[in-house]
Amino acid sequence: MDSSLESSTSSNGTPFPSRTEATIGVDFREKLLDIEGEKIKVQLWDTAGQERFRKSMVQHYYRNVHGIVFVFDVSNPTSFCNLPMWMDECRQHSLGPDIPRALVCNKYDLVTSMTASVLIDQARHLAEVHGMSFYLTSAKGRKGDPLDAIFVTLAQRLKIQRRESVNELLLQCRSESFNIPARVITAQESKKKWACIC
Ligand SMILES: Nc1nc2c(ncn2[C@@H]2O[C@H](COP(=O)(O)OP(=O)(O)OP(=O)(O)O)[C@@H](O)[C@H]2O)c(=O)[nH]1
Repeated sequence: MDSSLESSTSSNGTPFPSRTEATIGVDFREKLLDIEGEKIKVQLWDTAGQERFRKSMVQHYYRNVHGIVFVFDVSNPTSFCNLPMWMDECRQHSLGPDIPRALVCNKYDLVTSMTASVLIDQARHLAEVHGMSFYLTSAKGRKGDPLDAIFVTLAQRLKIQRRESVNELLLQCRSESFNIPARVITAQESKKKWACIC
C-alpha cells in the first residue's frame, strides 16, 4: 500500500495514512532491527494485492526471499480465502516450507473478538498447520500491537537457521577432512582445510 495523506497515529507512534494508493507491482521498505545485539537490516518487499497490479511481479522479486509475511484483512473474509492462492504462488516460485513465514491477521480494530472469532480460529489453525507464527494486529492506532515482533521473530528464526547451516557445513568439512585419500598434502592445502574447520 502506498500512503498519501497522513492523519491519526499508528501503534508504533508513526502517523497513520488516512488515504492510500493501491500497490502497483511491489513497494519496498528497509528496517533496521536489533537481534540479540546484532544490527540486521531487513528489506521488506510489499507485493501488490490486486491481480491487475501484480502482472509486473516478475520471477526476479521472488529470488533471495528469506522470509514471508502473509497479511489478510480480518474484516474481510474473502482476503482470508485468498491465502491458499498466495501460498501456492510462493510454492510455484520455489519458496519452500523451510523459509520462515508469518500469518498476520490485520485490521483487528475493525472487528470485535466475538464477530471475528471463527475467522481468527481458522487463521490460527492454518498458521499452526503450516508452521507459521501467528499475529493479530492493527496497523491503526492500537497501542502495544506486535508489528515489530513479526519481523523480529522472523529475523531471529533466520539467524538460528543460518547458525544451524554453518554448523552443518563445519561438520561436513570435519568429516570430509577425515576422508582425504592418503597422499602428500602441501602446506597451502592443509592451511585451506583448517581454515574451513576454524
Ligand atoms: N482500520 C484499519 N485500516 C487499515 C489497517 N491497515 C490498513 N488499513 C487501511 O486499509 C486500506 C487499504 O490498505 P490495505 O488493504 O492494507 O492495502 P494493501 O493490502 O497493501 O492493498 P494493495 O495496496 O492493493 O496491495 C487503507 O486505507 C489503509 O489505511 C488497519 O489495521 N486498520
